[in-house]
Amino acid sequence: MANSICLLGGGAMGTACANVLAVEPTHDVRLWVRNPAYAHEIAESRENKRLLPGVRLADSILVTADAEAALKNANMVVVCVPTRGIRDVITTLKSHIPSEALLVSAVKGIENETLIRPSQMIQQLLGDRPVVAFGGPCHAEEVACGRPATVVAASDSLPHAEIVQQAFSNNNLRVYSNNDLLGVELAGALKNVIAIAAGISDGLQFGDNAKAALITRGLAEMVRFGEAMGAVPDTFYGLAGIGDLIATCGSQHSRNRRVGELLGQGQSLREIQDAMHAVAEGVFTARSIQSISQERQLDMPIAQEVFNVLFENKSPRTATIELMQRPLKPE
Ligand SMILES: NC(=O)c1ccc[n+]([C@@H]2O[C@H](COP(=O)([O-])OP(=O)(O)OC[C@H]3O[C@@H](n4cnc5c(N)ncnc54)[C@H](O)[C@@H]3O)[C@@H](O)[C@H]2O)c1
Ligand SMILES: O=P(O)(O)OC[C@H](O)CO
Repeated sequence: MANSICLLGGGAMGTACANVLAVEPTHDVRLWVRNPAYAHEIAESRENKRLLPGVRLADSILVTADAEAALKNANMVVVCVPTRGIRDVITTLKSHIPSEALLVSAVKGIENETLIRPSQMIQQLLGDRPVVAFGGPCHAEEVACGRPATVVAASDSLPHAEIVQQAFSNNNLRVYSNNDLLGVELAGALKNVIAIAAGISDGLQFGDNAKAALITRGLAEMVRFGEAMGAVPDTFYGLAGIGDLIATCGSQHSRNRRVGELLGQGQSLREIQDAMHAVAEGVFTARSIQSISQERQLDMPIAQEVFNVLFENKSPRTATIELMQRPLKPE
């Protein structure tokens, strides 16, 4: 079925989603980019040189900073900006977003100030409409050029998740539907924090055993956190949980893993962020997870040590030793 789909955000994810959708020729795909000069550059060169270099954008995609042109008659609007940008972007575009459009989030984070999830922010800003959130292993660099991937589309309203599932599925992308929106969004946010820990381990050259330990015990933390918040534990054993955790902790593409790797190699967070164009959501999410864990007295040792390294000036080696020296317990 033909859809008119607007992707909000000229970053790696917005650009990659546009290319994924353009495979299905009946979709009318628009990419809204905040900065007019940059929108023009992408539209002319057919490449997002800053955030997704080396990927040619399909000719059929309209790239524009003109909100009216991007959103006119759109029946699906996909939010692809970082958590910290959602309020700004939606507030700016609100009057152009059609009231009937299905709202979709590709965002993986938890807002620092309110501790709410992207779908909740979108609903706060646009009213109580169904929101569908993507989760699962989906590096923009790979899906943008048609390498096979599987993701989940989750919503409290399964029929809406299924609409997005149909629209995005093609020979290269297989989309599963899911009705645990809470679990899928929490899994996507949490895995970024664990990926920073995995990167720290890489930076310290700890090897494969340490990485496997972080993935496995990180997953245990994610499940513990999710259950406490009311999510379905099984969600964390699916694509949005273990699937994305494996991809992000192991990938050379991952910005979160890379931040951790550079921390492990001795750089400061300030140095890393100053040199990085792209957003590593886990840096911000680590704060939100820490606040929620403290409030609910949840035991999140890996996430806590990531927070300590990021914001409390703790050295990665000391954080590792303190993780290892915790009281022994059954698995
Ligand atoms: N890159 C991926 O592989 C990938 C995959 C799945 C999900 N995601 C998620 O998608 C979201 C966007 O990630 P991305 O990879 O496209 O990021 P990115 O860093 O590549 O691009 C972010 C885009 O948002 C804009 N932006 C940044 N801060 C903003 C702000 N405060 N207000 C308004 N706009 C702002 C930037 O100008 C840029 O166009 C994140 O939540 C990320 O976790 C990314
Ligand atoms: O590059 P990262 O670390 O933001 O991860 C991107 C995606 O979330 C992987 O699924």
